[in-house]
Amino acid sequence: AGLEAAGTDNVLLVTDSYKVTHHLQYPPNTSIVCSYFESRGGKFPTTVFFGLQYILKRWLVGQVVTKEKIQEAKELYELHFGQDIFNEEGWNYILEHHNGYLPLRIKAVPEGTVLPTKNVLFTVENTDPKCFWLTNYFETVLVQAWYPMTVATNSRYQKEIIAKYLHETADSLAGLPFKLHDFGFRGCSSVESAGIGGTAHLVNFVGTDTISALTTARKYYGCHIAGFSIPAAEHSTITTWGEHGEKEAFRNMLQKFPTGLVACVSDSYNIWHACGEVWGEELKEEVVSRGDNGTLVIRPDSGEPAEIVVKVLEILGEKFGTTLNSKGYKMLPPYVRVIQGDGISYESLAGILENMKMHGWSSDLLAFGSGGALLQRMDRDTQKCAFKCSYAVINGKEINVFKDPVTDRGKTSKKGRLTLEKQDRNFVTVQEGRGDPAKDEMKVVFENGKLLKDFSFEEIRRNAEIDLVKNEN
Ligand SMILES: O=C1OCCC/C1=C\Nc1ccccc1
Repeated sequence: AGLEAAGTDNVLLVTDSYKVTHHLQYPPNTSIVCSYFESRGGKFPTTVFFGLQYILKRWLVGQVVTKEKIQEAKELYELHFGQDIFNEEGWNYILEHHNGYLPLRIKAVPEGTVLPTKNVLFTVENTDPKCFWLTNYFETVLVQAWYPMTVATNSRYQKEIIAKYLHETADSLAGLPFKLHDFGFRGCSSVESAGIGGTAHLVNFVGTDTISALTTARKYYGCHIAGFSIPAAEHSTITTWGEHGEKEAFRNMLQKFPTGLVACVSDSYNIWHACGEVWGEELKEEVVSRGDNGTLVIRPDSGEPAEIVVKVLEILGEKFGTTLNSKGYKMLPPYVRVIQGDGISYESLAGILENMKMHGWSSDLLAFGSGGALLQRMDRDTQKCAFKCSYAVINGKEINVFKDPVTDRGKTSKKGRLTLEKQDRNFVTVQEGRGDPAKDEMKVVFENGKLLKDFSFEEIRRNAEIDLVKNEN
């Protein structure tokens, strides 16, 4: 244990093989290469920009070029290409003239900003004319921002759906931050990915079981505690009591966690029996006696979610009684709630909440857990994230660089020096150097190895807040 996640800490190795040969492919006397990152569109029309700071701190900030790393890269690439094409001179130049700090400037829209797709999100340029080849060397690791961005975006769209139903059927939206709980750790491709994606979800919510998100948010976003959870059962802690021991298993949960919230997965054998006869009759007194200072959260975990949730609520309403809230929707007593952690995704959420509403139930009664759909069921194409060169200086002459494939106009790239500006509160990307740098919403976050802006998690959460008024209708 203790080995680095990617099998390396050598940033010279954190790139695509073909990029190791690109310093030989630019025109002679190229002095500047400037590239940008954008979401070209995709599933959601707006995107939450999040996660660049992690990549900068993890890989690019500080004296990341050393003699040893150059030597290691030289040896590996000799083996990998079977020929000497490694840019040893270029890397030694960085070591000797920049003391191992990367001569790059990165400007980015503030973390947490929500803006329409097809806008420039960050730009990268070399600050030393000898290092023109460096700009795109780090495309590979910088484009991995697609993942935290897409998780934060998908999670935020779910927050808007839940907010809408709370506004329609609940007394308040106070519970919103806890309404979508991260169940996704095990479904992620790695502990590191879970930390990154889990943190991205916590931009919008505070409920999580992905502990690597807590440590990632603390280490990379200075957030002392970014998320919360509660005592909860899993099937093994119920089924080890035997099929006829479920009541004892449930009673044990109430006794071991006498106050606060406690969640019990209740579908091991028969969810209807568990809710009606066990929670609703045999253990009813122990549930009711928790009163205001203890809430049992019943967790179904199978069946068609929209139907299961309403049927569970009907049984619980029958056993524990209901009241009507200020919006005229049914509520259960404060000591019993439901969490649905199976089959939850952006696509399934509204159907569940709509079915509850149609049957007169307040959305306040239900929380959701989401795993694979929250942290893993997405790729770089979900939001069409791309990194392209838009500007270069060659022989001292400025060139607006672009691609415009006749075979896919959707892949046309932006030209020239770019700024992100606001016109009547709308974001606009100004191209070909026609923008006003003084109006650029993108700020320098990285320059010559130094992090110039360290976003706090509360600042990011504030930037990404949903518009509650808009979710009223
Ligand atoms: O089922 C699960 O699978 C994956 C990991 C978490 C998890 C459940 N946790 C939980 C937390 C708070 C309230 C209820 C459940």
